[in-house]
Amino acid sequence: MNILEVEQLSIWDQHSGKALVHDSSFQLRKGSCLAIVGESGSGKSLTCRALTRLNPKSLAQSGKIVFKGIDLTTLSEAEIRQKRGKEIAMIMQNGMSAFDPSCVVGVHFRETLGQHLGWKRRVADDHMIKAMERVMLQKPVELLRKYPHELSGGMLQRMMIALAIVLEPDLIIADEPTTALDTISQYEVIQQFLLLRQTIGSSMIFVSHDLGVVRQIADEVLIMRSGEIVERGTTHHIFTNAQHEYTRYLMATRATLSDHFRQLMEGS
Ligand SMILES: Nc1ncnc2c1ncn2[C@@H]1O[C@H](COP(=O)(O)OP(=O)(O)OP(=O)(O)O)[C@@H](O)[C@H]1O
Repeated sequence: MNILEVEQLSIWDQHSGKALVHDSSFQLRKGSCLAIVGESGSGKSLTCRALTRLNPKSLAQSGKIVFKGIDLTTLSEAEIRQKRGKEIAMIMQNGMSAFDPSCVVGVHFRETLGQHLGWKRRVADDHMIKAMERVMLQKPVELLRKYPHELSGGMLQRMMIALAIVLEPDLIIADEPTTALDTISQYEVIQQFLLLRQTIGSSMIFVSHDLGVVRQIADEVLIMRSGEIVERGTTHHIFTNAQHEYTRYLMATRATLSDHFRQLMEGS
């Protein structure tokens, strides 16, 4: 059963008329992880943000985005806001961007959990503290009192994963969640994503440059180039029997970069 069906998604710049994503169709099976891979500028982030209508207003989109049987493009702004966070969680490239720099991180979590689950401060903190312990964050009570700039990128990403554990979204969209991290933190954060899938069984869209990461985490892969899907298939198929020359090129150029990561994962 598919939890998400994207049909003929196109995105363009309203000012210049330039097409940025063309006629993109794909599905996500419930409980599975779909990776979107492609070079910088291929349209991966625009595609992810279009799913919950988070692209800037200067960009227009067309096509259907059917999530749990409902076409999200027909929802009002208030209705789509309700879906974000609770049903569809986004974990972005830079953990810092998810937080308000003027508030301690605990405030962000309390607001989010209050809005989606109606929890008071005490209940929200209790749940967050347990989830933070699960993702191996030490001294969670102290961490809740920190400002985002006082925490490392890896810690912020783990906090977003902890929030997802509490919210139990049906779909997690992770857009290069480890790009800003060093290899060791990348490894730790990926371990937490694997835990997240095991714990709450969410479906996942995982955008990455890193084929080593994709191989570990994804069931299926979409390869994007210049706003188009050029190849798709199971992870095994893409890694063993890629047909498109661009996919083969990505494999060849990225394989060396991913080696260190793969050694870490395989050693675990
Ligand atoms: N707000 C915008 N207005 C106009 N063009 C944009 C806008 N945002 C992105 N683009 C263009 O759309 C194309 C796709 O961008 P996108 O961010 O989706 O790429 P990406 O594959 O996610 O790349 P990266 O891996 O670098 O994040 C790029 O050519 C980019 O310059």
